[in-house]
Amino acid sequence: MMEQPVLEVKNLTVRYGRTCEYCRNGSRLVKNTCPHCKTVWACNDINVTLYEGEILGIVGESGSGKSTLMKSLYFDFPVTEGKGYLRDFEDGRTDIFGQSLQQKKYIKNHVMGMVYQNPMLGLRMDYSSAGNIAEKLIAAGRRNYAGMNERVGELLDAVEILQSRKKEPPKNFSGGMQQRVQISKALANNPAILLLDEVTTGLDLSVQAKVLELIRRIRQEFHISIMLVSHDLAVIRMLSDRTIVMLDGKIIEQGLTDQILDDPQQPYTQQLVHSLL
Ligand SMILES: Nc1ncnc2c1ncn2[C@@H]1O[C@H](COP(=O)(O)OP(=O)(O)OP(=O)(O)O)[C@@H](O)[C@H]1O
Repeated sequence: MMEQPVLEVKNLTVRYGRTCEYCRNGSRLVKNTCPHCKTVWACNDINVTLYEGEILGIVGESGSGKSTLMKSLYFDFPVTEGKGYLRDFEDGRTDIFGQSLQQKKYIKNHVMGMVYQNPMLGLRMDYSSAGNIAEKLIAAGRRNYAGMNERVGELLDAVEILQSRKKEPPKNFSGGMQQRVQISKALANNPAILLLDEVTTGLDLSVQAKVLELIRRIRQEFHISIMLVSHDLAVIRMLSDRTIVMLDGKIIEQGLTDQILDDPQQPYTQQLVHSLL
């Protein structure tokens, strides 16, 4: 029997604009935009499947729609069309995009964790780091102070932040440390899925390498499935088992990462791979 995916996204479309006769079915666009009505098809009929324990990389240039895909999965943006199913939400039988706000909050607190490129989107920069993590635990219904304190300690250990610094607010930390706090917060309630949106972009190379190493270790320790978006194929190469290549809101190529790197089929992917050499 085929393994049940932890996440399945079907025909996801995110559109800005009302469409016209010319672009109604999402074809005849110039890049991702209708030349007539100027509607932007940020994600255009995207299908994604994520399996347990894997790291799925999504690579593409700026504007290809990868952040829109991640953020709509985390309900930051509404989707125009499409369905999503989570193994850990009603056994994957119910579309997550059609849920109430309350159910979506449940999913965000229990099933998925998100780490943004910009830590200000994921953290309260003035709260203590421990407080940031505790907020997520409280959102999932935990109330016991001692239990929460212990969990905060475990999570800080997992991302290699000294517990002596837990009272400090993220605004005092370096970029790499802020991403570690975001990761620990995202992991707080043991979600099945971690969404990582350009989490190392903008960090110094040596800091970036350490955060990537941390992500690799977390996958092992937490047995978590990860979807990772990056414009940088080097990041994808380091971490992803499988890779999806996006261009102009569409998936143009996908496969095992080794296969994509060794034998890219599409000219755009070939160009990306050559830029690595
Ligand atoms: N509110 C909006 N109105 C119109 N177009 C939008 C809006 N938000 C995003 N877009 C467009 O959607 C497309 C996809 O953007 P998105 O941010 O997902 O790309 P990306 O691949 O993640 O790039 P980046 O790495 O720069 O964020 C872009 O063409 C962008 O201009």
